[in-house]
Amino acid sequence: EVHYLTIEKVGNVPVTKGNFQSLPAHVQTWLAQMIQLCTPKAVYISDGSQEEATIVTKKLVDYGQLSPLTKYENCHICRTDPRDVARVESKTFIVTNDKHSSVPHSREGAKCVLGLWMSPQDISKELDTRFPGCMTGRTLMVIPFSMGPVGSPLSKIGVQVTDSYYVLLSMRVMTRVSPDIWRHLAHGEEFVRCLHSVGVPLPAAQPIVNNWPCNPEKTMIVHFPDPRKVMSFGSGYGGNSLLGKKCFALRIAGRIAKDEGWLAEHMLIMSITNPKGEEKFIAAAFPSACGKTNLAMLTPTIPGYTVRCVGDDIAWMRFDKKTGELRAINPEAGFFGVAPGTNMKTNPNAILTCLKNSIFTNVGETADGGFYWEGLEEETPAGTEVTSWTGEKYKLGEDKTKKSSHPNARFCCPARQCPIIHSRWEDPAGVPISAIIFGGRRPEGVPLVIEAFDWKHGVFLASQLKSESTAAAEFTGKQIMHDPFAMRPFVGYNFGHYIQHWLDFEKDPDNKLPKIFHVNWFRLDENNKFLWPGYGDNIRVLDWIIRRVNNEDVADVSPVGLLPKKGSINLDGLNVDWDKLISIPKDYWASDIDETLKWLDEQLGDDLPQDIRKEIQKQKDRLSQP
Ligand SMILES: O=C(O)CSc1cccnc1C(=O)O
Ligand SMILES: [Mn+2]
Repeated sequence: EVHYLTIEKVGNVPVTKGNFQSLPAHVQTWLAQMIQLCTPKAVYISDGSQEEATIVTKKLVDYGQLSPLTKYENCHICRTDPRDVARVESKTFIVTNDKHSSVPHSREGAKCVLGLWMSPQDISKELDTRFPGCMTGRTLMVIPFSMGPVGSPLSKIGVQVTDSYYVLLSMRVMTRVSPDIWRHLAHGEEFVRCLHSVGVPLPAAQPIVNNWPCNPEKTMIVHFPDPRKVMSFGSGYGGNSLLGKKCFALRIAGRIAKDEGWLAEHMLIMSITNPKGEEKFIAAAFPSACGKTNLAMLTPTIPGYTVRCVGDDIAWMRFDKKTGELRAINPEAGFFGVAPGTNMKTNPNAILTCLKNSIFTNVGETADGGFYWEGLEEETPAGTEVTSWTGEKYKLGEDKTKKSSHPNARFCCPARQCPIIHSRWEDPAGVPISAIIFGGRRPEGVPLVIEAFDWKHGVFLASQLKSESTAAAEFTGKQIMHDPFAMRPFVGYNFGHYIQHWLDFEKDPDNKLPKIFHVNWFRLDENNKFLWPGYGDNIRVLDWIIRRVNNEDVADVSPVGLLPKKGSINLDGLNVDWDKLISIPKDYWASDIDETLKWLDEQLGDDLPQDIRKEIQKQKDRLSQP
């Protein structure tokens, strides 16, 4: 008697793993549409297991897209096609019927940088030249994932379809992938539909560089907030392809949060316990590559303080209906951090998190099977042979112009491995936020820390956030760029409506509104030297912030907000010029507030909330006082 293995099929496409028929009916319907559209050679339903990851990793090592970093346990390195190395804002679109649901009424002639809208009609024409048949010769993988602990009332579920094994492995680190997800969809519950393809049907029309299939000329990342859908084509990298991160957890979730009355923010979540044993949680928003991961995993330089990490990039926050507290979860399960600059001084906890089960992309590799990037000079013997992200071999110290890693090179590591991960980092109820911090790289004129006078003023401080540009964005060179709420590239709907959404939380008297602060670790003196040591010494500012949360009398009024009283921040052991660090050059601020109003008015037009215009006027009036 011969037992034929019954291969399940969807249409005429074999299902090589998992049981398609057992999936929730509405998921089957959507998947059948995706299979018909993308015409893969097979369907593979991921279960997120370690066994699966081991098999898929071996497949990628055999193919040559990953190679093991033999110095560590289960770590791998990947080099992309040099054309596919970062988020592509200029190809990232929001699609709604009404344009101004997605983008604000920018002033005539102003180039809107708060999102790109395309009409459903126009986007369909573009997508119709991309997705049909895009997975020919490839396997369509189905990834069921939860943003947030599976089953938490604060979590949301997505299903990602992709033809990239790299994405499957990375999503398993960055999100919770589990067959349990299907149970939570058993009654037709909503899920975010994420379709991703590297855009290289086989046989490939172009040579594939570094075994990294991609289609840069036709890359498009498209969001449909109303049906909670994302379609990403042509890029295999980071924010373009791990759709649970920026696309879902910020842009789509931001729209859901607007509809449901909560917040999806580009923020770290951490806790600080002071020498008295009092623990407070804070959330902090800094633009990309401005040090969120370093702050979230900070090693205090003064005794008696303990820092714990909940998350380093995204926070979902809602005011608890019973207690009025602002509760936050980190919807992610891993860290996808900027590698260059991370070392045992700037962020030892990040390094220690990466020593197993991690994927490194576009970093250098040492001859003895380790990772290397700029910033690890002290941890790596001079003369060590390194292979750069472009495949160039050289000896460290030989030639200062050689770069081992791309500036946006990333580590991708499980959050649970972080030595200081908080014991409540997966608490389904989230953690209570006492303070919200906004910050950026401001080399001139901006004091170390400012406390907002009140909620409206705090929302204004967030709206006027600016920062010297960095590697994560497409911009090059050192310019002071506006990045309101550190969300400029990530808001999924009209930014004016987003600011109003923040302002509206004040209307509910039960909401215990956290204090809002603005920090600047990056002020320079006249010799272009940093005035503040930063890194572990930032604990001194966090301590002041917490004492202000406890309403200690350690702040003075200034025209731009409340500033620390001289001597109220612990400077023991430091040699800082306090007056320079905290000064407010009136003429700098007078021109800064004018520039802020000009930019906000040009970008948002009549969508700029009146309360923000009023805050700007109040700041101008305060600055004009003698
Ligand atoms: O360039 C990419 O695709 C990565 S962008 C990124 C990744 C992790 C956390 N934050 C960011 C960001 O750009 O904010
Ligand atoms: Mn980020």
